Amino acid sequence: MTSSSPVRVDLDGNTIKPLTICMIGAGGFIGSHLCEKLMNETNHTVLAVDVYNDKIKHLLEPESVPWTGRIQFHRLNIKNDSRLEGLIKCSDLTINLAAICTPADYNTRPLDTIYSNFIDALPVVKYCSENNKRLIHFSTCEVYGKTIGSYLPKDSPLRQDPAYYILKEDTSPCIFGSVEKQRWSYACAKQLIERLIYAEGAENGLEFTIVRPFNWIGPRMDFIPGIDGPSEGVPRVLACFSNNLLRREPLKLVDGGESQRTFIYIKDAIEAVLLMIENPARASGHIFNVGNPNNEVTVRQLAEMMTQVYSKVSGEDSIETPTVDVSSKEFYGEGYDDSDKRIPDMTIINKQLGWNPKTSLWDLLESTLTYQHRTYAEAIKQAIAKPAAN
Ligand SMILES: NC(=O)c1ccc[n+]([C@@H]2O[C@H](COP(=O)([O-])OP(=O)(O)OC[C@H]3O[C@@H](n4cnc5c(N)ncnc54)[C@H](O)[C@@H]3O)[C@@H](O)[C@H]2O)c1
Ligand SMILES: O=C(O)[C@H]1O[C@H](OP(=O)(O)OP(=O)(O)OC[C@H]2O[C@@H](n3ccc(=O)[nH]c3=O)[C@H](O)[C@@H]2O)[C@H](O)[C@@H](O)[C@@H]1O
Repeated sequence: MTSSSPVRVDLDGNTIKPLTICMIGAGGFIGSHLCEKLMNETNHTVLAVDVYNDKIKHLLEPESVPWTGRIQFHRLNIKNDSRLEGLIKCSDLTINLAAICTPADYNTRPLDTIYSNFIDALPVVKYCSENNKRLIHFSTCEVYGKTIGSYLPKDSPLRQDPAYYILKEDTSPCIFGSVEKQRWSYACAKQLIERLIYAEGAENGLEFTIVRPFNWIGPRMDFIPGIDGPSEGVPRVLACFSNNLLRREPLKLVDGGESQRTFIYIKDAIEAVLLMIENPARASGHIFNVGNPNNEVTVRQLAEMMTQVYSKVSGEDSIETPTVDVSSKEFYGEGYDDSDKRIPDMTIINKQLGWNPKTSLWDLLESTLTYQHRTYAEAIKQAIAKPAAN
């Protein structure tokens, strides 16, 4: 479908009216893909709010794009900008993506993490509630914390029982480590904002949807240290491993790389978000897991697969020692802790929106690492050749 597509209908066959969407955090990884989808395939208008716009610059070029006028960038920090309420008031729907969401920050900048994920989101919820505007809020699968199974003895057969590890929106508990384990500052702040939104729905009629993404990955995720982000910065695992592969360094496995994750291709996940946007009657009042339960690997397996895929897309042999073990204390510092396993239950999103992910882990890594190689390989070569800046 193209931007000129005449009639779009929702899952119940009703015509979809063009919406004005206030998207906060539109300049980030998920926001950039969502803006791209909305410009390419719908007639909705986006008021894109962020402090940065590098990842959506290609959508903002005046005159050269068919959707001119349907996307406006508003550079503002939601912490302290009175224009926010006006933007929410003149929109039909607000989508809040703004957050500090890299684990390296949770234990080293816990105050910023809690403020960003809880305090800064409060006015957004308040303005939506007071002005009767719909809100789609981005939470995280980290609100589940650790699985019940992780507390069972290592050899307990119950560990193999899905009842002890599958994560369900309406029944699973949220299990975090102690307060000293500051890793959980993010999950705890996200959980409290979820509870506040839920309560606004129950007591004041706020029309809301909460999204719990499970490791969405793809092009434009985070940054490559020393190229388009700080040299000492620690992004999420996809960018860490991409950076190692581009620089021909061993991939660092934290605490043995035993933790398990399910990875989903960003483009599959964005399909789910579009269904939520365009089917309010089916999405409102719900919390949705959005992930791919078929793409589970340990972090070690992820490292091995990325090494193989990168070799294929770059045409370079892998290095002799492709991985190295590091302790979490050394890599993330004091107060780090980890989720052991994250498999989303898909019952609710299937029932409400009929959505399913499509892309295998191999395929999504192939397209993502092709992008990483094309975007960064040359810049890395030049950076390595240049003597370090003074
Ligand atoms: N990528 C994932 O797999 C994933 C998983 C779980 C949860 N999430 C959640 O989804 C949301 C988006 O994640 P992402 O991966 O796109 O992250 P991202 O860091 O790429 O994007 C977040 C954007 O919000 C902006 N932002 C932050 N604070 C702001 C402020 N005060 N004012 C204005 N803009 C601000 C940032 O500049 C950034 O562009 C976050 O809430 C995150 O917690 C993402
Ligand atoms: O993406 C998600 O769904 C959520 O989970 C992520 O948390 P996590 O999966 O722990 O973060 P990653 O940086 O992607 O790390 C995944 C695993 O790889 C490990 N890792 C990371 C980087 C590295 O170089 N080596 C390594 O072994 C980590 O210790 C962790 O076990 C982030 O908290 C959020 O972006 C988000 O809310």
